[in-house]
Amino acid sequence: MALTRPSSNTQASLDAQLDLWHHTLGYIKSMALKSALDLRIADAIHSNGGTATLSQIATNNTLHPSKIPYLWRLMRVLTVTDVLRVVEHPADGGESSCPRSTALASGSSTSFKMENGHNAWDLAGLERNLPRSSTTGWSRTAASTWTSLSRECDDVFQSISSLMDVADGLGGASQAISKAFPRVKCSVLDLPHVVAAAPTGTNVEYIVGGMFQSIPPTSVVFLKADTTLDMKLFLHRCLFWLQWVLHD
Ligand SMILES: C[S@@+](CC[C@H](N)C(=O)[O-])C[C@H]1O[C@@H](n2cnc3c(N)ncnc32)[C@H](O)[C@@H]1O
Repeated sequence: MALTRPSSNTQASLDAQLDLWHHTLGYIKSMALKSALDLRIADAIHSNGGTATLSQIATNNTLHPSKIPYLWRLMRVLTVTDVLRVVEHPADGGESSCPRSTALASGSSTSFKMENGHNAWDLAGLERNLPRSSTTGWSRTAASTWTSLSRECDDVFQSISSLMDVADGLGGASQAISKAFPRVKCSVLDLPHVVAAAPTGTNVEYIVGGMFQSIPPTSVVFLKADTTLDMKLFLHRCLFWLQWVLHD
């Protein structure tokens, strides 16, 4: 696979996209700092001699055991933003992008679910006005980025025949890829209320489904920016399906 350097127009568009993401998600660092203070993470590290593993930090806290994967997410934000430094790689994952300390201390749910009674995607299916605004927001981001990127990653898309874009909302990425590579059969798998609002009359097929239940046959499964979903659970399911396919 050969990747070329993006042209200056593409680079400017990608830089602008990156800038937008930084503005949109800028609040996460302050939320993470507040959680670190509430959970006395610095004290836990200090009392362990200046470095601490995830489980050492968890035992120093009132953390419910089911929330250790979320603590990993929090620690990742703190290290990516240079608040803390990684000495060893932790080996765990989780679902929420930046859970708050109240949710970490309880055994029941993420902070979003604690406040709203549902996770963000289930709520989007129940609230009439939410689905359109949330799905079109994601979709616009994806379309502009993917129009640029698909042009640059020619080799990657030339070599595949079908692509299942899992949990991509209105499928901005698939729309761009399908236009640039009409030979690739692009499909989007998402929840019923999202597929109901999907564009019609394009070459992209929209399929109603749950990514944790099953993925229709495809040569490539395409996932991006799905940080709010439980990727660990999804990858476990994929391994299970793979074993099942190989066994048959
Ligand atoms: C973070 S957004 C979209 C991210 C998108 N991949 C992107 O890059 O812009 C998450 C999407 O996952 C969908 N989703 C949530 N749970 C799902 C599930 N169990 N199966 C399939 N799609 C799901 C939501 O409806 C939403 O469209």
